[in-house]
Amino acid sequence: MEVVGQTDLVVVRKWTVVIPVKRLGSAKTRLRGAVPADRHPELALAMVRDTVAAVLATPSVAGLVVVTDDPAVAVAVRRLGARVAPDPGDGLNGAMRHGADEVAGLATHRAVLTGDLPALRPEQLDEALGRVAGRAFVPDAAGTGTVLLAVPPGEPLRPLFGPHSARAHAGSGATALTGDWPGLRQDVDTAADLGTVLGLGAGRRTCELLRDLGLTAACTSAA
Ligand SMILES: Nc1nc2c(ncn2[C@@H]2O[C@H](COP(=O)(O)OP(=O)(O)OP(=O)(O)O)[C@@H](O)[C@H]2O)c(=O)[nH]1
Ligand SMILES: C=C(OP(=O)(O)O)C(=O)O
Repeated sequence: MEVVGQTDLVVVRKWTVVIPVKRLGSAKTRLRGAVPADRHPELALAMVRDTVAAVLATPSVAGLVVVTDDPAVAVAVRRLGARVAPDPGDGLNGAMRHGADEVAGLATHRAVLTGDLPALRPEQLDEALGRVAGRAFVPDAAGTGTVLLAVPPGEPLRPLFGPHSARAHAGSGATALTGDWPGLRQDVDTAADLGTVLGLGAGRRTCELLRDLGLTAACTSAA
């Protein structure tokens, strides 16, 4: 844990964030058709890069582990400052458990995030992490899924991502955190979600790709 002090501000960088990322060739199948097929992997990667950039710009975040077997994802996220861990090949929850409990380690504050949050803002993630006391999760914008699951030191992650994961996480005793965090809560599973993040202000990489494709006129985000 690193404490960065200034005269009137102390920032405690205590969270290790973990993001699992599928191989780009099989990623975001429900989003297929939103952009031409040959640009689909680029879109999936742009969303990962925007998510990673926002996480690494969050003051309370000490480090980021991306769990992936995709070589292009590994190169891109390392360039942004993340560490990369290999995917154990045990699905989404296995990748999260590996990153959080084995790579980051039980002794740290850990938070897992999905890699499809291109409108994520550091201040929203900071505020959400600041509200974590005990094992806690942030439901997605629809209220049924989960975008973030966090645990304090000593506690195993016990991720239950998948269909209706908000209910599963609440049922397993995790506290639901809700706040005015539209960028954090808006994951992108469908073309409609992509339209929503453009309205919120998608990150630079996602927005530039969509502008290149003529799907948006302007990029409002500076991130
Ligand atoms: N490392 C790893 N990441 C995964 C795996 N399955 C899903 N993910 C990641 O988990 C996050 C949330 O997954 P989803 O939103 O379901 O994304 P997805 O599986 O690409 O989307 P669909 O194909 O539409 O289901 C994304 O960052 C995915 O890349 C897996 O088996 N291993
Ligand atoms: C993996 C999840 O959802 P989705 O794939 O619908 O984003 C989840 O919310 O647990």
